Amino acid sequence: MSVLEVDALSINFGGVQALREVTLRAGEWEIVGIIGPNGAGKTTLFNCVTGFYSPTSGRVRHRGRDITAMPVHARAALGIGRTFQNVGLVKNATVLENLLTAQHLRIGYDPVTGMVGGPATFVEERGLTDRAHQLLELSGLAGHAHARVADLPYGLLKRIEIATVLATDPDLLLLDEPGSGLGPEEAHSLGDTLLGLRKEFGLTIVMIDHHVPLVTRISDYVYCLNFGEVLAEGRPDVVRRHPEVVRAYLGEEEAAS
Ligand SMILES: Nc1ncnc2c1ncn2[C@@H]1O[C@H](COP(=O)(O)OP(=O)(O)OP(=O)(O)O)[C@@H](O)[C@H]1O
Repeated sequence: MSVLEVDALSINFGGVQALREVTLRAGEWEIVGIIGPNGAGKTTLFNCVTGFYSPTSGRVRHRGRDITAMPVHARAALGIGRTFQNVGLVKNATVLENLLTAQHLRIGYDPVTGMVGGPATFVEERGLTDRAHQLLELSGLAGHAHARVADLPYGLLKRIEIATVLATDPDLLLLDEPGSGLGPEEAHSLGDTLLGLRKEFGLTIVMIDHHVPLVTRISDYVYCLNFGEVLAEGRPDVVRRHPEVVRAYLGEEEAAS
């Protein structure tokens, strides 16, 4: 069974058809890349999957369950985690505080007793802190736990955001341009981190990015959107060299790189 299934999804904004009959699958442990020109509908697709937008037609399923009409918070509770194009962190707090806040929001925190979780699942605060440190380590952020987010370079913020979403324990991670603003080495290293996180947590990752070498290297399967439609899909190297993808998006040079 697929972790995420999007079936014939369409959405209109006034006269603009942002998505037209888009069908996409992401299986257990898979990394699925989404590429395509600006305005192709990539972020709109994430907004439909996470419940920020209601599609005009089509269905969204998580592990076989139809979630098309489910509110945003309920989808998050099911295990759909997401990062945004613009980093959404509490800049004045430390990296660790950002992660702990996300954990508390996920499982409930009683400020009087200092306990988290429901009565049957009380977990010591210590356990959460240990887990947060483990996530920081696996996200390539060891040593930055007590740094204020505002004092850290942009290249690390994307990683902190990913670690913060992982603190909510998702099984499906939607990443909106994690490689944007990163140089080739930083993007390569982020790719290694994502492969490691997938292996450690058995995650399914769907990743939008314009950083084609990153997408091609770590994705199992790639979709290219253009004007709200799936222009091409398949193995990364096949999609990268697809004549329509080269024409509409990549150009000869990038396709060959
Ligand atoms: N809330 C909205 N209201 C009106 N139009 C919208 C809305 N959200 C998206 N659109 C339109 O839908 C189309 C797809 O936008 P979207 O942001 O999904 O593209 P994208 O592929 O993510 O682009 P980029 O790579 O630049 O982030 C665009 O024409 C955009 O203007």
